[in-house]
Amino acid sequence: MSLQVDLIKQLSDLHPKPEHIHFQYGTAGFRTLGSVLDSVMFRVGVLAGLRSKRLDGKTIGVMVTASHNPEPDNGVKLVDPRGEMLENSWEVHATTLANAPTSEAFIEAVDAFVKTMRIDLSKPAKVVYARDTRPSGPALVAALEDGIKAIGAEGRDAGVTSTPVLHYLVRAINTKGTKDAYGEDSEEGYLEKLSAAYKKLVAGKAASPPLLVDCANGVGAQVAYKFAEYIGDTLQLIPVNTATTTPGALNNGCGADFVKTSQKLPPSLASTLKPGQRACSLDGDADRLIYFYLDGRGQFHMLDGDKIAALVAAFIVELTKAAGIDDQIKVGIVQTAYANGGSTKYLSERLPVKCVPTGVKHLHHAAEKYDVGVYFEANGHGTVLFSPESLDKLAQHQPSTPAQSTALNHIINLTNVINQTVGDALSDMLLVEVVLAHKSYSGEEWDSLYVDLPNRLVKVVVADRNIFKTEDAERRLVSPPGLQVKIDELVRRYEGGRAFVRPSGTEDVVRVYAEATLRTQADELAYRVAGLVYDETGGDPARRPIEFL
Ligand SMILES: CC(=O)N[C@H]1[C@@H](OP(=O)(O)O)O[C@H](CO)[C@@H](O)[C@@H]1O
Ligand SMILES: [Mg+2]
Repeated sequence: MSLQVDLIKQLSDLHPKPEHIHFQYGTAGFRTLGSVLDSVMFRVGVLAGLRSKRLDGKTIGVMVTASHNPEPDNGVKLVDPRGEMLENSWEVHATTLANAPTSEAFIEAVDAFVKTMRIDLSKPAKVVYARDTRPSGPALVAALEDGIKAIGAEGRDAGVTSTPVLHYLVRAINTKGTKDAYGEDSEEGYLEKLSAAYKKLVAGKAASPPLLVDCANGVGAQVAYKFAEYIGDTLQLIPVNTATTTPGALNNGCGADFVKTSQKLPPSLASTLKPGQRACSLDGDADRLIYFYLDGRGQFHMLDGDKIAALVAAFIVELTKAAGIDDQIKVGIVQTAYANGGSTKYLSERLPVKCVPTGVKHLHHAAEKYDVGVYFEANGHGTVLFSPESLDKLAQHQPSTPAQSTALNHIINLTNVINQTVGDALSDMLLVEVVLAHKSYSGEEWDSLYVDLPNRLVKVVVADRNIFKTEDAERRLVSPPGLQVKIDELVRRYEGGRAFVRPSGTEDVVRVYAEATLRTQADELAYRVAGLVYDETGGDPARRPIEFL
């Protein structure tokens, strides 16, 4: 069977590639202004169909979202059959296809690709897709649907839902009727699976105080409302920032990214959050989660991905001991360089900790190497993976006491409350609430596990971020030559100082991270390194940001 060239041509002509724009499939898929993504969407539809054919008709997922980015942005990423991110080697193919200048060039590129990858076009192809609440979403989905049609794939529209729900659906569809069946392949199936496991885990525990859930005015609001219904009285969820149709509201002054970067309470919660009460923020596609609370003096405290990892890992270790299976199932942690030094110290004194480059796919793959891999980016994106062997061991383990049996059941229920396909803000939220309920922890008690080092993240706009190359899981620069030595020199002057510089994979900037024992010192170090990077790489003195030192 060959390509339906006429059909592809006819549909592709409806979605011409804008001149002078180079698209790149990066850490978060394709991501840029929604207004220029039409051709990319069409071509991603074609590519998703090809990937499905290549994998014998397994269902591929496509998520249309720009996560925590501003509302005018949009983006698209592909999801592989087990619900994980697109295989690395296909990212360059996605980039090549997206940049073919004309329909003819696109068809030629597709043809060449089919031949080199030996894709059997007679195979069936299935694609399931969803979008977040962005206003540019419907038109982009229509372009995607044209692409799916052009390659002769069968499309399933999962509508407006969160990124983690789409990942769940992909896995559920592809495991349906097998021994690894992940759950019913619908949003209801997802809600039912997670909330049923949650209810079992907190049965008999004192009801937790109500939880404010800042939904970033995004798609998480919709899913949070549904969870509130499914879990009923066991935990009162109060969704806030739920204005999904108010223009400009998405991720604006709220959401997980706002809280993490500004280290502040979303202003809209200032009058609702009471001292001692805990709350959490999701990002625009509900795959990141940050907790926070106000202490007795009204002071804001943030509980980020590192704190979630520490809380959850300790709890799982405790349960494996209580179930008498700790000799067979070991827990490990995966972090990135952005993990707070306080967390790395605390965790590595207790468990194996691995540091990998930024981007969830790196964390996910490293976590797969542990029996139970707990991975979180500091920004709140993460999950827990149980290896297939560990799941078998849990299923076969014979507890010798009722206490062991209870602990074992708890672990098995945890495997169901956790969305193991990808970071999932609402699943992680239920997980955190389970641990807090079991430990009778308030936000303050959870926070006291270890003390965060003051830190600062700064963006530096440079002429060409591609000259920045790193090593040692992005903790050191190898290029531009000589810059790392100068950074080291600065870092040495600060007590508890640590700083690193890396090019962003999602924005045209270089990121500088610094921490130190004192707040003022962390800020000073960050702005000094930022100034150094700016000056050393040809930043225009007239436009040098005033905070740079
Ligand atoms: C410091 C930071 O938070 N970086 C984020 C951001 O990547 P950058 O490569 O730093 O732009 O977006 C990624 C995708 O969402 C996320 O994985 C990562 O953690
Ligand atoms: Mg996100």
